[in-house]
Amino acid sequence: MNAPVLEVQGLGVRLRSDGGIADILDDVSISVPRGGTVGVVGESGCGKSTLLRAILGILPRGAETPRGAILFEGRDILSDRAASARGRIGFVPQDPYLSLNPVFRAGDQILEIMRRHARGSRADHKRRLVELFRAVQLPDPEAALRKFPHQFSGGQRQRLLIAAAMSCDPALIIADEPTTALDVTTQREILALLRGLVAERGLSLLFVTHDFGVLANLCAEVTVLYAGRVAESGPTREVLDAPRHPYTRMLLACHPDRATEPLGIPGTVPAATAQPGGCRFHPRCPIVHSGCVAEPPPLQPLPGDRAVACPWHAEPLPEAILG
Ligand SMILES: Nc1ncnc2c1ncn2[C@@H]1O[C@H](COP(=O)(O)OP(=O)(O)OP(=O)(O)O)[C@@H](O)[C@H]1O
Repeated sequence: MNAPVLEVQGLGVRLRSDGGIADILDDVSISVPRGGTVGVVGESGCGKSTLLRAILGILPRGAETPRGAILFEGRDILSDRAASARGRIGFVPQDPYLSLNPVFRAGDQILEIMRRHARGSRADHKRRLVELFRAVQLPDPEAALRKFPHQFSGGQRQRLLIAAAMSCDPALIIADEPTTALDVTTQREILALLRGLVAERGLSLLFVTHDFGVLANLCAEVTVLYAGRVAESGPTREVLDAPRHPYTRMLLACHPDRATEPLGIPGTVPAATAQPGGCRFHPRCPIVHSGCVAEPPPLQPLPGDRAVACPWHAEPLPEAILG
């Protein structure tokens, strides 16, 4: 197996908020192999964006110094404050409509990123940007340089942002649900583009999503987060075919492709200021046991590069879980 390009080791993130101390991430470990594609999945509020923010060094105000380590290309970027350490991480945000300043030409905004992160003159950067616009299949790449954000469609704006993420010659692309703001056809096109670029250029990808369909298409490995902890991880195909954690199983059963009726998991993700003791999923778990309330279950390795934080993982999960 390739050496990981990114290793998140025992990451803990807490921050002071109006509601008290928010315990957002606890002991989260994720590894992205060089050239590998890893998805992070979980309901809203499970800590996916906070994980990405910690990696990108943009945690909100009030955040305590995170616990654990984040190694990018072997350097601990949590303790290494040098901006250059994160220079080869490209970020594709969730909403292309909110991510470009409407009053500046889109090309100038990306050239400014390149001025800060890439070597070469402005003319070099322009040439490279036109190539990138071509690679992300923007029509008329030369003219695109001179346009303002409102002159692009939503899908084209997401292509611009993918070009921006590629402009720092990244080893790793981090994408935070980059297709949720787009219609279904455009979503497919953008995902196909991302998959093609990652494969052709040997990039690594860390991809946050709610959508198991997207996950199966794009990511070889998956980590399931629940209430700021890893519930389960492993090769995507195996996890989707035979989920071991009741949370993964229930989350999959809610997916529109699988659900026979509109289902949800009863209850809600706990607020980060009021995490339950023991297993954080225990108040919603159909196979809860007294032991689950007392102690947080450790993430136990399983054969086939899998791991699960549920003491019942060895048992076949009861069909009743499906509702
Ligand atoms: N600045 C903040 N102050 C207080 N609590 C916060 C802050 N940012 C996030 N949280 C809390 O941390 C938890 C995780 O939030 P986060 O946005 O990381 O989840 P998420 O899985 O990305 O959700 P979504 O899919 O909705 O984006 C939530 O309970 C959220 O309310």
